[in-house]
Amino acid sequence: MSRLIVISNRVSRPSKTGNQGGLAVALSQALRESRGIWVGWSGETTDNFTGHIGFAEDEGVKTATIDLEEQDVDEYYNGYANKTLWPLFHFRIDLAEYARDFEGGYNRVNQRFADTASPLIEPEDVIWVHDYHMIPLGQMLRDRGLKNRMGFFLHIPWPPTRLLVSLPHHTKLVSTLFAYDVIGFHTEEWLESFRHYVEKEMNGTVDGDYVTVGDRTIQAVACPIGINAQDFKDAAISATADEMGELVRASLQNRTMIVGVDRLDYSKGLEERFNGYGRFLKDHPEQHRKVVLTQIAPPSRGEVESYQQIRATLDAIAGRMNGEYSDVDWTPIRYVNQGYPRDKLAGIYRAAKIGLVTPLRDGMNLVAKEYVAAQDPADPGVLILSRFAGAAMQLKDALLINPYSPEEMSDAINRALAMPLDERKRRWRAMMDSVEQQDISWWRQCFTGRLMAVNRENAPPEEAEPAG
Ligand SMILES: O=P(O)(O)OC[C@H]1O[C@H](O[C@H]2O[C@H](CO)[C@@H](O)[C@H](O)[C@H]2O)[C@H](O)[C@@H](O)[C@@H]1O
Ligand SMILES: O=c1ccn([C@@H]2O[C@H](COP(=O)(O)OP(=O)(O)O)[C@@H](O)[C@H]2O)c(=O)[nH]1
Repeated sequence: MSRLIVISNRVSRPSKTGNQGGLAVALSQALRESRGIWVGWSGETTDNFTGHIGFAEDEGVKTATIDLEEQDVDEYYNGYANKTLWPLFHFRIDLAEYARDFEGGYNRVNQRFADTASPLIEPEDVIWVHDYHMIPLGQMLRDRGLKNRMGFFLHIPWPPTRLLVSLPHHTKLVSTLFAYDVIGFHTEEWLESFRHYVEKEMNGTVDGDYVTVGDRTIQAVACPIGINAQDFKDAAISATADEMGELVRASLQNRTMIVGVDRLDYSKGLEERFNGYGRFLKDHPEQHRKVVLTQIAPPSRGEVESYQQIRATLDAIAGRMNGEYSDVDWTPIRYVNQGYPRDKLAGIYRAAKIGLVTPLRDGMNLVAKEYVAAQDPADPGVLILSRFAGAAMQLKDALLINPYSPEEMSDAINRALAMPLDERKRRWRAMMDSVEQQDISWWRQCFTGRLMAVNRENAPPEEAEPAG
């Protein structure tokens, strides 16, 4: 079996407590099985970049990480990745910043990752690069002479061509994707947008899964990521989840809980969610004191100004709404800026009669699937889901809404509160079938199956041996 080499910005080292996310568990399992290595950033900074690789092995998973300089983190992670690509790829060109320093830092750090990874890679290894932090890495590895099978997975949306062309040097960046053999997206929509860009801006051609630009043909596929459904079902009936559920229910005093769980990110539509809930409170005074919205929102990317702004905006809206509607014994919004481990989260999801997942754009959104998996089959809650989340392509039995419309959100909350048990069960069953069938192992197989099957002749031609 070929070794798998995973390369991503964040590296999650398995621990005995098992508190890794689903993606990390799936990758760890593949790495364990193939005796592979996970390469990425340690999350630490150093005064001067040394290239020192920190090796570790935890629970049978080998990791190789490097520290970055503060300037690297500023220009690469906070800069090009999260001030330029993230907003642009989430359709927010109003928030995207274009600076040469960011692009320079992004390329420099990708070169650092290429320098780190290339000596660790053997000819038969299969390389899987993840996400927008590392688009040009494959090309940089090819430049170092690697001929391995190489795949890239984008976890965020691919933007429409008309938006992507606002990125300086967009064609140069996209052309680096043709160094990979297979590239993956979560949905057909993101894949379609990629194909459109290649045809319109790169004079490329599309033939089924094959996309050609110049003399390079690669496969571009849609493989929607899933969760470890069984694990989440189990977590939802664990002692920790039960305790958490009890704690929450006791505090609710027979009120109905609506839950939202998101990184504090403008793409998650939290401002619009609060406004939609505000609209519901305005439209339905009869529901006052009967419902509570618990919004869990651990802060994210706090060094980026747009994230500081959304945090300040949400503080203000939550404060204003609670001021306007609260009574001495009722607060309509519980706004919580801390994160919870999976078991506790599962208990919170199960205690909520409505899961409110309303991103403005989202590559997938695993929270939507986790909410479904955590429900009690005998009395499941209702998922209200933005039609702009990748997850909406699979979870068609959610109440699908436009997150920009407070009225639609208000109506959906009202409908969910009144939904009869048999309809709730029917919708939940259909969603759960999808969550269970297209789970995290299915996703891994969907992508790596393609990658492993790549004919090595797909690799760029060997350099001709010098004559004589
Ligand atoms: O690493 P951070 O900057 O703290 O951000 C966390 C992750 O956010 C993004 O997640 C995406 O991947 C999910 C799994 O495929 C998907 O469900 C979601 O829609 C995406 O937003 C980001 O793409 C990851 O690289 C980050 O680690
Ligand atoms: O307090 C929290 C909030 C979120 N999450 C996890 O973070 C992930 C968020 O993934 P999603 O795809 O919804 O969005 P992303 O943050 O990756 O954009 C999910 O697995 C959540 O269970 C968590 O473990 N604790």
